[in-house]
Amino acid sequence: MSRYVQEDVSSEEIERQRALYGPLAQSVRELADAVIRTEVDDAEIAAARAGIEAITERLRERQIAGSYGVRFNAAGEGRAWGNAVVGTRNPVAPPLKVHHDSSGRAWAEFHLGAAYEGPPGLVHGGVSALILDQMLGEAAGAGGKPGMTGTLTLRYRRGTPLGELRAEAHIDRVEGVKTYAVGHVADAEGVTVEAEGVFILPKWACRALEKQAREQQDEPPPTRFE
Ligand SMILES: CCCCCCCCCC(=O)SCCNC(=O)CCNC(=O)[C@H](O)C(C)(C)COP(=O)(O)OP(=O)(O)OC[C@H]1O[C@@H](n2cnc3c(N)ncnc32)[C@H](O)[C@@H]1OP(=O)(O)O
Repeated sequence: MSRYVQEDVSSEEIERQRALYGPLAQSVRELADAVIRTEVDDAEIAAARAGIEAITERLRERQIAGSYGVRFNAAGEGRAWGNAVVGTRNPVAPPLKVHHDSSGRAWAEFHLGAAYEGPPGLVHGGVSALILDQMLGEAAGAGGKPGMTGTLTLRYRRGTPLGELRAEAHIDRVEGVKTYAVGHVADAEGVTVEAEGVFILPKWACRALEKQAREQQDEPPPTRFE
């Protein structure tokens, strides 16, 4: 089953849901941080666990089948709310709020806390790769050519400290269905990780976009999600 879902929901309803689920996911992020760092006594841990399990059971009473997917409404607004980097409803996502411009630039300022640790006090290298994969993909999408990551190459120049960070990406060049993007993560002292990657509009998506463009005549399909 495709996880690209067309839904008949208004912008107002999307905002209502964002205001409801965004803070829920944020509370769970706080919970993850608290679980890593708590020093309360054993009985408190046992009581907290029972409380958390009860809440999980309540939320499981009614669930969608499978993952959230990417949902579009008739206005072409896309919601990737389960996405591991930007997902509004995903407590695993930091989440990044990515800014774009139409020239294919994307940037975000964000905070990574204890849940993203690799080496002591430093961001896990896989987490940096996760973030840069998304950022380079966002740049490709901002330039009008969204795609799947074909190859992503990273250079870890120095450790990335946990805390306040910035990521940037832009399109280097476009060759047909392939968009080459570059980017980096930086702390206050400068760049810590550099990335380059190629994002490929898959054959199946080319066909789907051509069909959609024919149906919508000159109106371009959505190329950006939040
Ligand atoms: C606005 C959106 C914002 C969202 C950003 C999201 C960012 C996150 C993105 C991801 O995490 S995506 C998930 C990780 N990636 C994957 O799971 C991709 C898995 N691989 C595939 O689905 C296909 O292999 C792929 C779409 C990459 C290519 O399949 P196709 O059948 O469409 O391509 P094809 O084999 O016809 O090759 C087209 C061109 O791409 C080249 N190519 C194919 N695979 C490649 C590869 N892996 N690396 C580099 N180049 C590759 C291939 O050589 C060829 O070049 P030429 O046209 O010059 O001959």
